[in-house]
Amino acid sequence: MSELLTAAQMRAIEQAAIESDEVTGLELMERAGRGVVEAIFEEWPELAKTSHKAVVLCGPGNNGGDGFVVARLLKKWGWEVEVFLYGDAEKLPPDARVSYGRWVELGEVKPLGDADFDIDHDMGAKVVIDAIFGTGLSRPFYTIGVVQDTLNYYSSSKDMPNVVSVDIPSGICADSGRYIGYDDENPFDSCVWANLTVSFHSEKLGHRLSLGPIGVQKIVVKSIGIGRDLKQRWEETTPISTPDATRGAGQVNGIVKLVSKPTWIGKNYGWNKFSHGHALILSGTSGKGGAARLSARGALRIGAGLVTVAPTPGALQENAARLDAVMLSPVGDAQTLQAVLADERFNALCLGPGLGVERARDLVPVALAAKRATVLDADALTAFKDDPSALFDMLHENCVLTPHAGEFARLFPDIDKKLNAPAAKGPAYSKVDATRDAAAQAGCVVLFKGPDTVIAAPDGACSINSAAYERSAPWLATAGSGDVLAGFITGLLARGFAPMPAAETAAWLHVECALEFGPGLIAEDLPEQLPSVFRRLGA
Ligand SMILES: NC(=O)C1=CN([C@@H]2O[C@H](COP(=O)(O)OP(=O)(O)OC[C@H]3O[C@@H](n4cnc5c(N)ncnc54)[C@H](OP(=O)(O)O)[C@@H]3O)[C@@H](O)[C@H]2O)[C@@H](O)CC1
Ligand SMILES: Nc1ncnc2c1ncn2[C@@H]1O[C@H](COP(=O)(O)OP(=O)(O)O)[C@@H](O)[C@H]1O
Ligand SMILES: [K+]
Repeated sequence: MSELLTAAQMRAIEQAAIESDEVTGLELMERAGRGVVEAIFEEWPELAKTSHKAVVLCGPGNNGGDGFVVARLLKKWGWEVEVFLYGDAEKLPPDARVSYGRWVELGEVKPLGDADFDIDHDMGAKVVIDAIFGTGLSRPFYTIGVVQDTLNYYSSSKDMPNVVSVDIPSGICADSGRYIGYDDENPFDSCVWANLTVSFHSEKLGHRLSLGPIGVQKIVVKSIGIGRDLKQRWEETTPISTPDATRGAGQVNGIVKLVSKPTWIGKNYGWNKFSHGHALILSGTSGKGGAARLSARGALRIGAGLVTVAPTPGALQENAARLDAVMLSPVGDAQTLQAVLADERFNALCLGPGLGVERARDLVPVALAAKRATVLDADALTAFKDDPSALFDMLHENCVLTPHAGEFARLFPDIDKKLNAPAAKGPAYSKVDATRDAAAQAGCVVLFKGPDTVIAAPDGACSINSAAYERSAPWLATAGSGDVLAGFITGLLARGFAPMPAAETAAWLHVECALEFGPGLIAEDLPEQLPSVFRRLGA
């Protein structure tokens, strides 16, 4: 798993490096600028062969400072470089001011405003560098909307200059991926859309969350020589409760991880099916069983030793006609469920898919009282929309809630309101903040679905399963795919995974299955991809 940083965490790491006298801020700026030029030539090798023209747009902070370094390096490479500055050179922070001065020895700096930028022509440039705002974006910028619109026209048009954003496209909040100032009535005030974004040391949360990936398009991270040992020293010396350095939580250093290939899959030869757990998937009435059957298939394929579906007695026939390897046990009411759960071998439960809201209200309390590892999804979440705290009171640490955005809003209305309020200033409240707050409120793991699925535990541990860039799988947004995910998590819980790794691993495999199949996928296809995904992983 790689780590994703907030702007404050990145600043703290940079500060620790500077204070250790290992490197100066100016040297880091030089390395950042060099990294951008390297990334440009790696992305478009033909540009390194002969000289071209670049336009560099610099802003009032250190992101602008990086821009001046890029301008100087490209000029030295023989390029024609036109540089603009948004703001006052006299007010640049010290390192950016020095970089500005070094550029001024080579060329002029024009003021950057809407009037100075001509939307109708491309200035003959091959590349336009967006170094207007980086991690320090603190408020909306409305005054250069035409500049931003021009860049978006370039990046989305063939035969126009490529737009390269330094660190993060200007306008995106590095902590939340939200567009600062964006609101539905003024969609113009969004962000720069890049063709390539070059960041430093580590990805930031905003590269993965919310609308961030739409602006970023492609992310390359360049080292600026800040070693892991330094980061460790920073972690040791940064009080974990410092809100500035660890926004959103006071735990696990507030660091968010990007979910990647699981180290487990494991071959437990010599074990029998009972040692791989027995998952019980509660189902609904006749005609509503498809969702739970999808969950059951997912749980079985991911490796639960046995899976039983528990529909209403009236739906037994229908399910019997559709299930083979999955077993059946009718559950008509709460009392029957209690009796079924007397069998301790049912070690993981899944309630929600196709369950029916009324039935969920009856069965969820019994299921939670049994203290088994439990996934609550869909109707099992919606059932408590009028009194979420009644649900929170029953939840225990072996639970996983898997809401999509609508279900999240029903269970956590106050958090949802914060998350959906227009992002008026940076850093904005993020999906990571929201999921951590929800996990703390619920007292169990919450997996908040989407292309940027965020998984958080009550202790603040948090990770993002990102279906962006090379893992983009928009065809996963298909009816029933969430039911399969609930089944995957339940299957891993049955196998003995703790809730957090079960949710992380299942979410990662879910996207792998979607990528394995490709467009045209329907939910039924997802569990069927697991064998080849496992084979590829060497499991
Ligand atoms: N950290 C590191 O390790 C390294 C960082 N590096 C680079 O530094 C970048 C971060 O630099 P940064 O902190 O100076 O922030 P940046 O985004 O340039 O702008 C802040 C300025 O903009 C202003 N401002 C904000 N919003 C505004 C608005 N809407 N309209 C107008 N003004 C607005 C804001 O004003 P203020 O909010 O203070 O009033 C402030 O003056 C980072 O992204 C990376 O590129 C690298 O060099 C290598 C190592
Ligand atoms: N654009 C997308 N890219 C990748 N995954 C997505 C995208 N949109 C939705 N998903 C995933 O698809 C699943 C949809 O689940 P859900 O909304 O519960 O649907 P359903 O109730 O139909 O099963 C979730 O795992 C979610 O993370
Ligand atoms: K930028």
